[in-house]
Amino acid sequence: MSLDLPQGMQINAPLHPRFEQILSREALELVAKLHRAFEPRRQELLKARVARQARIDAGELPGFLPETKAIREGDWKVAPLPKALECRRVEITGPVERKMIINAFNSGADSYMTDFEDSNSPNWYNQIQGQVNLFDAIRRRIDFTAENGKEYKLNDKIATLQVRPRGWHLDEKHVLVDGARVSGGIFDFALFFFHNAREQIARGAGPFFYLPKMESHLEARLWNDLFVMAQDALGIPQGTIKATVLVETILATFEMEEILFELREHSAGLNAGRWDYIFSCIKKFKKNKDFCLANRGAITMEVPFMRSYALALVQACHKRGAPAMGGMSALIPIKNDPVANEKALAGIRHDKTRDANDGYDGGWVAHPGLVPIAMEEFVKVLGDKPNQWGKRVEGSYGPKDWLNFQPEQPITEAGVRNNINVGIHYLGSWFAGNGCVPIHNLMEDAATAEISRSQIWQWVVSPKGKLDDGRKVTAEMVRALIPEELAKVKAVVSAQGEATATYDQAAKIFEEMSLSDNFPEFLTLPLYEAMD
Ligand SMILES: CC(=O)SCCNC(=O)CCNC(=O)[C@H](O)C(C)(C)COP(=O)(O)OP(=O)(O)OC[C@H]1O[C@@H](n2cnc3c(N)ncnc32)[C@H](O)[C@@H]1OP(=O)(O)O
Ligand SMILES: O=CC(=O)O
Ligand SMILES: [Mg+2]
Repeated sequence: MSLDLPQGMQINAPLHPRFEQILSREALELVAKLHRAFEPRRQELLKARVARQARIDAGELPGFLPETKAIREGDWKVAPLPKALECRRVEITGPVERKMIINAFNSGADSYMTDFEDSNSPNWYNQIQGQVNLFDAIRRRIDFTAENGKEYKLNDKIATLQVRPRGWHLDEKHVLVDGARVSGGIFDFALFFFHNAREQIARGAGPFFYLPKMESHLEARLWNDLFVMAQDALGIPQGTIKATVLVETILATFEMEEILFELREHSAGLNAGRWDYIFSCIKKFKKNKDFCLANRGAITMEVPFMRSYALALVQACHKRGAPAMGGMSALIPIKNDPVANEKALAGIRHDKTRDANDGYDGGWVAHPGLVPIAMEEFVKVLGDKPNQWGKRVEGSYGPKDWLNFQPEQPITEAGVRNNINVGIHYLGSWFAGNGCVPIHNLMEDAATAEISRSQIWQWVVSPKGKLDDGRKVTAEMVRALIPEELAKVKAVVSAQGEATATYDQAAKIFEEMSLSDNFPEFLTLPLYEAMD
């Protein structure tokens, strides 16, 4: 099997069955075209992130941009939404794995965000097989037979598909154009769009996307310009693509209206991506000696800096006629423990009730078993209306609220151990090809794992990183706890009948990442270099 590659392109990766169908000459031509047009700007924007981080490290605080005041004060709305995206009370998300894709489409959710990002381990096989799976699903040709003989196929009524490509920071290292790696996001988007956009339009829903981890409206402009070129390339009317932006970095909060404005012909609103958001707060202000967050479990949506961001997002969206989508609780159904399960489901209900009452038009769930509860809570508030754009959200929120990083306590030994344990467990699974795992009855993905490793880093470095019993969190303490937690992780993984081969390497990398002087910007950057 060999590929017919466009001029200047190299692919250094194995071809599994049907990969050549996804990696067709025409699809790769679109990848190359978008790469050549936009890669220099992606690189500039990534450099701008680094420069901004250096200024923040030196004490600069973010604020609203003076040069975009007219956008914030102007009278404009995003373009109307297509029918298929009007009602989004519950959105299920999950990695691009074949069985899960079928289950998610059939889950009863209004929409399904299929994920090449936080919940996906981006090895070559997962990325391209994910495209094969979506190709089949969109044409309603997907099926799957499990090892136990259970057969899976799509129901007549399925959720509306949205696709989350990788963020701007990630490369696709197996694909080079003119000697340079292509962007992971451009690669995922272009392959999906080339193969499926026309088919989706013919079927009345799509192409729709979710855009992750942006830090500025200029990054949103890059996506918008890319959409314009891609639509032209396929002869698809401008404005057909719709995309929801995850507001999951602290800096994006200062530019929410600008992000909607940049994408206004293509916008499907904003989503409060809480887990990357917490990670971003830690990352951006990690050198600020006044700032040190408490145990991960204490940073809920109810703490003031999270609550004020969540409410401001609803206000920004509704002012601009755009959906405000709630994020995801990490709670999942718990098997074999009815009491704990009831508690988890009550937690989900609480999360969705709060979001619905706050004015959100819908929200995310991690698991099909959570769809009915989330649906019930949004229907209670929405009734038969598709959205709550008419709802007035009281209050005025800004930098003082968003940068008030409390609580700072408790930090406990159990909290330190939990971060180490979760971090190692997640990294080991990621290397084994699974980007989303249940750990201690919670959903863990790349965003939640980032919180775990960055908290350890912060607690070691910050003078405020002290346990409730007075001990300072130190590198020595963390180094001593890592082998203990690694042993616990291996015991759990073995008990599940899974191999533990990847976990020693995971522990080593976790130690490097959480204790090195230089804070790696994303966990996934060095990890990706170490995977196939
Ligand atoms: C921070 C963020 O970015 S949030 C967005 C990214 N995160 C996600 O998308 C979460 C995705 N969720 C998942 O991967 C899983 O639900 C996990 C890992 C959290 C839990 O997995 P498990 O404990 O294995 O789930 P469990 O065994 O209860 O699954 C029961 C069934 O539901 C299915 N299922 C579970 N979650 C999902 C999902 N999100 N989509 C589709 N099917 C799912 C399973 O495949 C399984 O199907 P089967 O009975 O036909 O075999
Ligand atoms: O992508 C979502 C998040 O919470 O992070
Ligand atoms: Mg995220």
